[in-house]
Parts: sequence; C-alpha cells; structure tokens
Amino acid sequence: MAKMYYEVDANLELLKGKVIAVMGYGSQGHAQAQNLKDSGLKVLIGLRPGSARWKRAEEAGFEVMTVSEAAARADVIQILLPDETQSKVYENEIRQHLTSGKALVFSHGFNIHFGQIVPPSDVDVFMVAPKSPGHLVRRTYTEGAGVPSLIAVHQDATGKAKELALAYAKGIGSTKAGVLETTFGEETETDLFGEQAVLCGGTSELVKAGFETLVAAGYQPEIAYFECMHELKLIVDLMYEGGLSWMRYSVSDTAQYGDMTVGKRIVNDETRKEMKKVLTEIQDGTFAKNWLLENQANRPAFNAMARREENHLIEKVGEQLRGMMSWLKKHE
Ligand SMILES: NC(=O)c1ccc[n+]([C@@H]2O[C@H](COP(=O)([O-])OP(=O)(O)OC[C@H]3O[C@@H](n4cnc5c(N)ncnc54)[C@H](O)[C@@H]3O)[C@@H](O)[C@H]2O)c1
Ligand SMILES: CC(C)(O)[C@@H](O)C(=O)O
Ligand SMILES: [Mg+2]
Ligand SMILES: [Mg+2]
Repeated sequence: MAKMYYEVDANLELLKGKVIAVMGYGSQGHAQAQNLKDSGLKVLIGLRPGSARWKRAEEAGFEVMTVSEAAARADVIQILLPDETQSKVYENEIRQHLTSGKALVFSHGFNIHFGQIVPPSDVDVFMVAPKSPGHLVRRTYTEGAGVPSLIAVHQDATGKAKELALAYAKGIGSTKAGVLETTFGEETETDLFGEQAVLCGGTSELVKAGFETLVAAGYQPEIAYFECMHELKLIVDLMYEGGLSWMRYSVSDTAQYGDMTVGKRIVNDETRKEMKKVLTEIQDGTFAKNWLLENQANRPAFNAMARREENHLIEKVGEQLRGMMSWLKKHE
C-alpha cells in the first residue's frame, strides 16, 4: 500500500509567520484560502482589479490586492487561477516577485508538466492537489472533515519543500482524509484522465444517454431525471462510504444482478479501447495543445458546446424539480 500522510505527519508551524498569497478566488481559491485562514495562517488574495470576486473575498475577511502586489508580499504563492491563464499571469505579474527561497504552489500540474511555466531554480515548487471540487474542500473542512490531496515536489530549493507541502495540505484539511505523494506528471495525467473519462465526461454522457433513452421511449422526463440523475448521487454516496460492495449490499439483489450482467455491455471493450486512446492523447500532449489553442482562439468550440449542453432537456427538467427540494442550497 502506498505511504499515506495524516495529521501527525504534518507540521502547520512551518507556515506560521509566513505570508501565503492565494491567487484567484474561484472554486479552489475561496475554499483553500478560507480553510488556511481558519487554520490560523496569514492569507492574502491576489485578483484582477474589477474582478467580481474582489468584494466577496473582502467580505470573507481577506486583504485583497492585485496578483502582482500579493506576489511581492508573499513567501508562499499558490496559483489558483484557471489553468489556461496561469502562464500569462505568471509571466506578467508573478515571475519578477519570485525571489530566492520563496515557494510557488499549484493544485494541478498542467502548466509545469506541459512546460508552460518554467520557474527559476532557487525557489521551491510544489503541488497540493485536492481530489475534490473546491466547494467540497470548504464544506468538508467546516464539517470537521477534509478531502484527500496529492502532494508533489518539482523543485526543492530550500530543502523543506515536502514538509511545506504537507503543512499546506494540513492547513486546507487534507491530512484528515489522507495525503499521497506523487509527481507533477502522474497527477496531471491521472487528473485529466479521471475528469474526462469518468468523473465529468464519462458520467455526464452516461446520465444523458440513459435519460434520452427513456424519454425517447415515451417515459416521463421527470421519472427519467430521478432515475438517471438524482438517484446517481445516492448510489455514488454508498460507493464513497463503503465501496462497490456496500452499494451492492444496499441495493436489491435484482439491481445487483442487473449491475453485474448489464454494466459490462454499457462500458464494453470498445469503451475501454477509447479510454486508452484518451489517455494516450493526454500523455502525448495532444489534449493540452488542443485546450491551449482553443483558448488562444477565444474558445469558439467550448462556448458552442457549453450553450448546447445548458439547453439540454435534462437541465430544464432538473431545474424545476430541484426548485422544490428545499434542502438544496442555491448556487453562487
Ligand atoms: N475546480 C476544482 O474543483 C479544482 C480541483 C482541483 C484542482 N483544481 C485546479 O485549481 C486551479 C484553479 O481552478 P479553479 O477551478 O478553482 O478556477 P476558477 O475558474 O474557479 O477560479 C479562478 C479564479 O481566478 C481568477 N482569475 C482569472 N483570471 C485571472 C487573472 N488574469 N488575474 C487574476 N485573477 C484571475 C478568477 O476571477 C477566479 O477567482 C486550476 O489549476 C485547477 O486545475 C481545480
Ligand atoms: C474537481 C476535479 C474534476 O477533480 C478537478 O480535477 C478539476 O479540474 O476541476
Ligand atoms: Mg481532479
Ligand atoms: Mg482537474
């Protein structure tokens, strides 16, 4: 079994007295910054002037400034900007403030692994990558729990990079759930693969395909929504709590028989072959190149696909049904 790091393996004191700049106040930025602050650490927020997030960060009690000002004042610079903008912001606003002995931190290895950011050799470069959406990084912390994280050291200029990474992981609550050491390459490739093939891409398409099949056969869209989207969370919660076995224990034997006989017809050899191809395109840089070029062209394909997806019937039906679920919080 891989070595896991927990609370006793990390020393938060290493970050006390240091200034941490969290660049960006989005999904990960707001969550990590708030957790670090609640862990007793000094955190500044770096944002674009005029950013809608500026006021929100101030309301949460942070000192907010430009990325450049925050980089100048910080000892530890955590880049929680969108992956596709990081290299430009780094060159224009961070690079000149990255003096010897400072630490540059990431939550995803994309820009280091694909050579978009090349930091000077006299700074620490490490990663603390939560295996979770940002909003859950915050929610679990407030509940006294945490999400797992991966740590990786790309450069160890001070000799303390790994201990700093563990301390940072403790600050955001991850040593409660478990921290695993990796490399920038392994994190980048597995993270991209996971979100494309399973977590986001694979699951979204599976849900839509199930929904569309039922609706096309004449069943009520509301029933198709509950069956293929709403209950998915309840089933996945059981997998999260106790693995596939606990989920299969909880569902009926009829469901388990269907699961074990039919699942393989849905995710079949062709699907697995395509998964391998997707992984190869991540490993050889094809996906990274396409994504960076798409951004250089101002995202024509991204915008068209996002619009189409937002207008899918499952989104319309779901919005109405969720509107009646009083326990569901409204999103930002
Ligand atoms: N979203 C997640 O749950 C998640 C999970 C793990 C890792 N990550 C990684 O965390 C990093 C941040 O992703 P995110 O999803 O939190 O991003 P996001 O899009 O939610 O937030 C980005 C933030 O950066 C700010 N920003 C954008 N351009 C800027 C600029 N030019 N100057 C200053 N600020 C700017 C935005 O206002 C926003 O506050 C990425 O490396 C991502 O891969 C994200
Ligand atoms: C939350 C995810 C999907 O795990 C993350 O990797 C991301 O890029 O948002
Ligand atoms: Mg991920
Ligand atoms: Mg990711």
